[in-house]
Amino acid sequence: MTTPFRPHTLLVTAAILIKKDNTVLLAQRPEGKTFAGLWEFPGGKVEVPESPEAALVRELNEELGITVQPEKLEPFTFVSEDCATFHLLMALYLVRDWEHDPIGREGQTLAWVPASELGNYPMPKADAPLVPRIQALLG
Ligand SMILES: Nc1nc2c([nH]c(=O)n2[C@@H]2O[C@H](COP(=O)(O)OP(=O)(O)OP(=O)(O)O)[C@@H](O)[C@H]2O)c(=O)[nH]1
Repeated sequence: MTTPFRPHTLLVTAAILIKKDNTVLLAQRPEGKTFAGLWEFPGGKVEVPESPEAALVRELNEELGITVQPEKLEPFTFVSEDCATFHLLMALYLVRDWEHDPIGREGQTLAWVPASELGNYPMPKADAPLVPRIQALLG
């Protein structure tokens, strides 16, 4: 039997920020939010009438205080996951070039993580397939 799609598909964009030493940025969801304590890739919901790229540029500035030029967002992959009350469609972009040092502007703890250690950080279920893909990319 196939899993029925939820009536509401939530479009989310997120960034895999890669530093020159090949570590990747994870942000820990703060207390009070859904999935508090889990580690995720920074990003968020695409709002009408934003493009996915505009939404990600906005979210990265709001959450981390960094400035990213839209043309520096490199499409990587997506995840499609049936969640409890919605269906998540999350577009992932690689980002290697930004201005300012990322800080957790919304109370998130940040961690720069080598690809080989991503599996040590508990993540939302939807993110599980991303770990081997990032490890294949970064070695
Ligand atoms: N940014 C981000 N969101 C993710 C990831 N994995 C994942 O399942 N999500 C889900 O995608 C949605 C992202 O929305 P959001 O980050 O803007 O959510 P929010 O904090 O504004 O609102 P919320 O408190 O309702 O979750 C959430 O349901 C979040 O749990 C991820 O790696 N990065």
